[in-house]
Amino acid sequence: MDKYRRAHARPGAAPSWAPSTVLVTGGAGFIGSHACVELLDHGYEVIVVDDYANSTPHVFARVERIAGRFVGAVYELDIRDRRALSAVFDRHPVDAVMHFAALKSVSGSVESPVEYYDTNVGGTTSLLRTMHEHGVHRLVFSSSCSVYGDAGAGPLDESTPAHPTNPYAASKRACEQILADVCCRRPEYTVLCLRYFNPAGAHPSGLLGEDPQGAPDNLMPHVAQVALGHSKRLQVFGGDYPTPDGTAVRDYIHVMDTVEAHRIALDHLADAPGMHVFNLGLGQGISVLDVVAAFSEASAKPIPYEVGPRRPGDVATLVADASAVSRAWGWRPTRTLADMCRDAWHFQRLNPHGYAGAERRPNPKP
Ligand SMILES: NC(=O)c1ccc[n+]([C@@H]2O[C@H](COP(=O)([O-])OP(=O)(O)OC[C@H]3O[C@@H](n4cnc5c(N)ncnc54)[C@H](O)[C@@H]3O)[C@@H](O)[C@H]2O)c1
Ligand SMILES: O=c1ccn([C@@H]2O[C@H](COP(=O)(O)OP(=O)(O)O[C@H]3O[C@H](CO)[C@@H](O)[C@H](O)[C@H]3O)[C@@H](O)[C@H]2O)c(=O)[nH]1
Repeated sequence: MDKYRRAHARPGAAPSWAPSTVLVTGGAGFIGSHACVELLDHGYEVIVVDDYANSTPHVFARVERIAGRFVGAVYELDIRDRRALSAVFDRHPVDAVMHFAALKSVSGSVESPVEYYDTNVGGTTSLLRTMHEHGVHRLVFSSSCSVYGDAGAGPLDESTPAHPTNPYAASKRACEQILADVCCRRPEYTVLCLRYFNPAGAHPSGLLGEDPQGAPDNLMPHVAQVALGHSKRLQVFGGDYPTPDGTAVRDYIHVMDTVEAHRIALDHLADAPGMHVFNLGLGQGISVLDVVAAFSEASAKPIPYEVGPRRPGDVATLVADASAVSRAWGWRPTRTLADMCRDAWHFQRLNPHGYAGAERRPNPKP
């Protein structure tokens, strides 16, 4: 173990296995880029693969500036390209994988279901085959609370039956099933499947945040665009849900808490083989209008909005019972909705046009 991980080792624990090199798929994206910072900050060697379907390579200059260290290597590739992916595993001694790469828009998946299954399920099977060929058996998988579907007002624990209501959620559920089947058949695998509720916010430095390609799909970056004056008003998708104010309720969790959980997950990849599923959320139901009010307060800007029809594939409420992860790892998220709005606004104000214009780093070909 190097000096970083020695400093963060659990007291009394002498793990027989500790990852040193972590492959981050989708590491240029919103959560993946924050995970890179978290990993670099804790001494890990980080290798990234991303095809920039929803991101740009500009992000890595920011990641490295915050961490004060370099990402080990960045490869521009589609994870479904097994030959290219295999070359990355040939070149680097990967100990564990954090698998973020996927398409994530609920409405996009309703419009293009095949694309979503192809990328999310096909990408995961390609990764698993490549990991298998290279003897890599430890994975942290980005799943989603959307697998629960319309399961009621919650809070939902991990035993809640999965009933996805859109192709995106179904593709995540399919990946979970594949991972469970692999773990069942092969005792050398450990998979930590993290079902995030709604990650939001940004790195507190203001250097790193959410910079999707095209118009943002998620609520908070959209609200930030309105606060900036780039959009006239927010379209609220549905005001007739069975919720206190009629707008949809989600459980927002700060992206820094989300990636902290991923880093801590690495310490638990040797605890027990098999697949282990954990919710990541604050356990607080927050409506679209609650987000509007909190962001307006954080930015001191009005957020005009109009209530329109529901968005296809959406559900009324998704709130976590996130106690299992606290019991298992002694960890819980600490940042509030106000923190998420403050940090997202800080990033948007400093980067009104995202990362565009930042220095481009060359991508080695695998
Ligand atoms: N953001 C959320 O609210 C949320 C909630 C639950 C789960 N998740 C999951 O977390 C993960 C990360 O989400 P995010 O918000 O950072 O999304 P994101 O779109 O910002 O990041 C995903 C990254 O994966 C890359 N990618 C997509 N397809 C690829 C492919 N075929 N090959 C290589 N790279 C590819 C994209 O370019 C992007 O950089 C996703 O798996 C998503 O489904 C996100
Ligand atoms: O302009 C907007 C954008 C969103 N919403 C609503 O805000 C809520 C949250 O939307 P969004 O931020 O898009 O989150 P989800 O639809 O919950 O989907 C995100 O969160 C899921 C987990 O809940 C992840 O799995 C998905 O990948 C991720 O896109 C939903 O009710 C939307 O209808 C609006 O009203 N107006």
